[in-house]
Amino acid sequence: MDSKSVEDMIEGLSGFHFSGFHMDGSKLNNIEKPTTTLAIENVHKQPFIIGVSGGAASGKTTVCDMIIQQLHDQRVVLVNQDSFYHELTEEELATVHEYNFDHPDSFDTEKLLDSMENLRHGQAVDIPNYDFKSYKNSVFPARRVNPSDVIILEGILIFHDPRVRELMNMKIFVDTDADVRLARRIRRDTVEKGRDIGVVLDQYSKFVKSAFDDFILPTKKYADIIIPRGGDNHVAIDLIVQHIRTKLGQHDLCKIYPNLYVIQSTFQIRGMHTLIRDSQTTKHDFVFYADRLIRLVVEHGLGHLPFTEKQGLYILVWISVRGYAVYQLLEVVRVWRMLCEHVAKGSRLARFLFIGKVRTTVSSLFMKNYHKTSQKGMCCYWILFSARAIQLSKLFHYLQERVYRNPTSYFSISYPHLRVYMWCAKASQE
Ligand SMILES: Nc1ncnc2c1ncn2[C@@H]1O[C@H](COP(=O)(O)OP(=O)(O)O)[C@@H](O)[C@H]1O
Ligand SMILES: Nc1ccn([C@@H]2O[C@H](COP(=O)(O)O)[C@@H](O)[C@H]2O)c(=O)n1
Repeated sequence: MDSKSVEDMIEGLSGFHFSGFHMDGSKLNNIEKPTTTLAIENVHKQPFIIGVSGGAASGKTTVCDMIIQQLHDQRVVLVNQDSFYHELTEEELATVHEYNFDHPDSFDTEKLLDSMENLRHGQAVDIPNYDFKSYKNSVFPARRVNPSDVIILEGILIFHDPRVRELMNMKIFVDTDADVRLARRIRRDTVEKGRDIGVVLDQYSKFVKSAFDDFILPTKKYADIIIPRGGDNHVAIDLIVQHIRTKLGQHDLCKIYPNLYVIQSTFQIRGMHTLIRDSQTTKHDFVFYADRLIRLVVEHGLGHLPFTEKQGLYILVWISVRGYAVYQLLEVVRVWRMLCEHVAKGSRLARFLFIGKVRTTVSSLFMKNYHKTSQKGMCCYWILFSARAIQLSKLFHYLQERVYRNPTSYFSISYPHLRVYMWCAKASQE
């Protein structure tokens, strides 16, 4: 249904002019309507890029491995910042214990950016395999990394350069206590890297500790998610994986249809989808849950309608109605027509601006739980009028006398430039 026919339908129902509900028809007509197959072919799939940072031995690799394990049905690749350490010169090699491997300049960030850009644009890259023993990245053959759905970039300083940060869709910081990190580092560097404990401790006090305070910790503020206790934090990892799955699900469709909004999947929504698909579900429950799902879609859609900010006096009329979605809409239109015909007529005002459905939680908040909005089939709508010169008393009187039998309360909220009058009222029909 195009914007014109929506307007026509409501105008036809009301016989009254309304000004706020304007969708720009020309804009709508100009929206590209891609044919699905063509669009899919032309759209390049952008990977979902996750950055995982934190101090050395904080558990970054462990967290990445756990995410990859849970996303086993997706194409996921891991890129380590370690792979982009600069090769040391002979001179630097001779005094390697004086080299600061925790300083941002020790990484070839240009090369890292280059590789990430290629991966992002669907090209395979060769990532060097850094050798911690020889301090070289040419000892082992490079690793071929193919473009994937998810790219995880892990390293102590991957949030340091803003250009690298900007590539990321999600930034995670693994936050582990300094003493735990040091203990793990000593074990790893002595056992796995065969280093002398004295050298490990020396490196830690000379470079690692201060670099953490000066360069790594300050990047924590860029993180979207901070995981305390690293790999031990199963709840955080489960939530991250759930979020990535949601984002991956939305990815393709949103790219094909730029004006498509996907409602976030919640346990409640998934539960209702399960119920309406279940052959054992009764007819009554099927209608009830299908109705609730439709309402969520309509409510979400209303939030995306174009609007213009206005200052002035507004009147917000709340209506609580019981019944299925179509009945509720008809009831709201009925109330609106009555208000337009009997209250607005004759005064210089009151142009209807918008009708919207209120989330039940918000409704019950405003309506002080007077109506049990969580009851089956019960929900709230609001109608907004602009009222430069409206006779408020006339409106409230009319509402009280004619529209509703049991008006409950009325109160107003004042902002510097906006006054909102709330009328909490209940439609009489059950
Ligand atoms: N939750 C944990 N409990 C015990 N040991 C851990 C835990 N997380 C990591 N480790 C160990 O600590 C060391 C560093 O972990 P790793 O995940 O490689 O950290 P990073 O990638 O931040 O350097 C590894 O030897 C690993 O086995
Ligand atoms: N040749 C090198 C290169 C780096 N390091 C240390 O590794 C740490 C970073 O690696 P993580 O896997 O722990 O993130 C960093 O603190 C460097 O000091 C090294 O010891 N030798």
